[in-house]
Amino acid sequence: MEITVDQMYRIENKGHDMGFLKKFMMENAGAASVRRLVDKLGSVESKHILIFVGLGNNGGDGLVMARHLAGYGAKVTVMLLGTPEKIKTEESNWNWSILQKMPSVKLTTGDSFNFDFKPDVIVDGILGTGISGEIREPYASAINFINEIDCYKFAVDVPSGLDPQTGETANICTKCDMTVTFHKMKQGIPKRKDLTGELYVEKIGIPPEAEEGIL
Ligand SMILES: NC(=O)C1=CN([C@@H]2O[C@H](COP(=O)(O)OP(=O)(O)OC[C@H]3O[C@@H](n4cnc5c(N)ncnc54)[C@H](O)[C@@H]3O)[C@@H](O)[C@H]2O)[C@@H](O)CC1
Ligand SMILES: [K+]
Repeated sequence: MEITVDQMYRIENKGHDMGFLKKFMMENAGAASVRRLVDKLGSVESKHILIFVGLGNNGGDGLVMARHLAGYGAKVTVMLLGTPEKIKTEESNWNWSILQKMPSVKLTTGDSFNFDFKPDVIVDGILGTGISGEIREPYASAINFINEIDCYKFAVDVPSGLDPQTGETANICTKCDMTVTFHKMKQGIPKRKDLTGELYVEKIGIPPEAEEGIL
């Protein structure tokens, strides 16, 4: 069953109000994404993984992935597209603060993409269901950077720039090898397999009762 983006937000909020907090949804989303990635690649040990994160909760999922991937022995670099004070939600902030205590994960911020390594994998945690309008900077430059580099690309929830409701793209959009979306498929995503690559839906622990009155 495919759902709308609006239904997803309402289910998320109802689950949160039931006490299954958004930080737990985020944890499960990031953990499920890493399991898919590790299943695909076999091992990520010693692989250079570059994770682009936006300031919303799509970025928060990317921050969770960073912690899990470090646990699998990957060399993880997080590129936060903005400054830490601008991270928008409590759950993303919480995950950022954990990473600040983890020297095994390199944290970078800003809009200059000069890395001293060639990534084996890029994780796109820039924009998810919160996208609106044409892509603004520094997200646009990050999306262009991702599209120009030759490596395995993983999209968190939806390739950034793709509207998960309509399947239409903004001025630019990442082209990925794998996309993992959460809870249930959003209507626009499967229309664009050319951008998502392999596409999966993962449950993230939201009680089915949170759908009552919404689906
Ligand atoms: N809905 C759910 O149940 C869950 C959602 N999660 C994640 O949360 C994401 C949604 O998080 P948010 O609602 O914070 O939204 P996003 O993280 O998609 O991004 C919203 C932010 O991006 C900025 N933005 C929007 N359009 C832009 C544009 N065109 N150019 C530049 N900046 C733009 C906005 O200022 C806003 O702060 C999902 O995609 C998913 O990855 C997960 O944490 C798990 C649970
Ligand atoms: K994304």
